[in-house]
Amino acid sequence: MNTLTWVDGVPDDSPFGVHNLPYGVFTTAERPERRRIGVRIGEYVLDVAAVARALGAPSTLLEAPTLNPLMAGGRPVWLSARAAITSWLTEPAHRALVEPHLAPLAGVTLHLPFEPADYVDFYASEHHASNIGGMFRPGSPPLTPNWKHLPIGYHGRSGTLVVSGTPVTRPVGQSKAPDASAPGFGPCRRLDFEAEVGFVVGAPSPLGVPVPLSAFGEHVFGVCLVDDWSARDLQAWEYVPLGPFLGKSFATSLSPWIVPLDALQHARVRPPVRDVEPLPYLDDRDAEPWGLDLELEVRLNGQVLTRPPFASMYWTAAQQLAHMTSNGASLRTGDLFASGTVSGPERESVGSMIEYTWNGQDPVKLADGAGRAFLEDGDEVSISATAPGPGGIRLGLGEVTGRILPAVATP
Ligand SMILES: O=C(O)/C=C/C(=O)CC(=O)CC(=O)O
Ligand SMILES: [Ca+2]
Ligand SMILES: [Mg+2]
Repeated sequence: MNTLTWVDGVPDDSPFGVHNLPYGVFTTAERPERRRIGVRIGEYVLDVAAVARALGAPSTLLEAPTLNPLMAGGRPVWLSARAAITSWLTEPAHRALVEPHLAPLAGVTLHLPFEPADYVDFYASEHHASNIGGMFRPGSPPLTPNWKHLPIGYHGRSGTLVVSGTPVTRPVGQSKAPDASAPGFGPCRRLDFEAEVGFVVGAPSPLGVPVPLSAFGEHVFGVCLVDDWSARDLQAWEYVPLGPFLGKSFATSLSPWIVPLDALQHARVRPPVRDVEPLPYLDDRDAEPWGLDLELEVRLNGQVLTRPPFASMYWTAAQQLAHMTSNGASLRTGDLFASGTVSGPERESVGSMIEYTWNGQDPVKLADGAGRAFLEDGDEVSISATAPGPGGIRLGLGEVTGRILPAVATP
């Protein structure tokens, strides 16, 4: 059935129908230098600035080569843009004017949709933190004493955020095996992925003014998927005591579509019951919950490896935002914070390879009979996700994918 939009080939239950309308930035083969904002509908991308122009209402926010000006506009602007685009795609009266500005997705190139400002990565899955903690710190309790009192995070490298499809060169660096007498330098031998959900800040906040839990929806523009590529051997040697550094800064991949937070209202769920009472600025027990029932899927070389459940995350994105501004740190348009690896309780629901193979001891069995303890050159990892939408339909978050290239030779 196709009753919601006049666009051909977009059934009412399409993951990219009118209830989703994610934003991206694209170029065409004819104009490879001209980046424009696109909204995805089915297997098409709508050039929204061109439509606004055709309607005689050109918009400086939509004319931009990144989403940043639109994101900076704040929620009233996001809602009116979304309402206008919805009417363009649903009202038959608009069809003649809008249809020429739809381009088949297959013919466009998608780019990083926003200019990143700061990048923070959290550590919010209790299953992941327990699994990793046990592997990195054997003999100590897997969760550190602070874990259930605050959402732990670290500042990542925003300059190496890349769009899905960008090849990932195997990093080189310093590492030391536990039984080695001295560190060495060379290509990473324990390369991993991490399946995460990213939250993109639109509206900034002033220095010195914390953002409370209740203001989450006023600041966060939308959601994407993140692959936090991780060099486990580099990480294990370098991270004490300041946390991840070069083991995670060589590349972090983002899906090209930013799903508006307003499209995810049906995905909101209560987070798991917490067994430690949070401090007041993190206490969401009486608030509208910001858990999100997203279902992720991780594929390795096309084969489904795991299905991580985002609803199982201990800390919500609203708590993460409240925590990262609780000291008065300001927000900038383009700030990205990632959830941390999304891992459920079972082997089939973890969000990283080090968990799936239990530190490489129990390799993945690939369809061609080969085994994988960690990623090899040529391997491709894809992470996709869906979310509940209205009327039982599922919205698509798209996909983030990357293929591993061999390390660049080192002296
Ligand atoms: O426990 C540690 O020392 C480190 C854990 C991580 O790998 C950090 C990270 O990226 C957090 C996450 O994705 O959940
Ligand atoms: Ca991570
Ligand atoms: Mg990274």
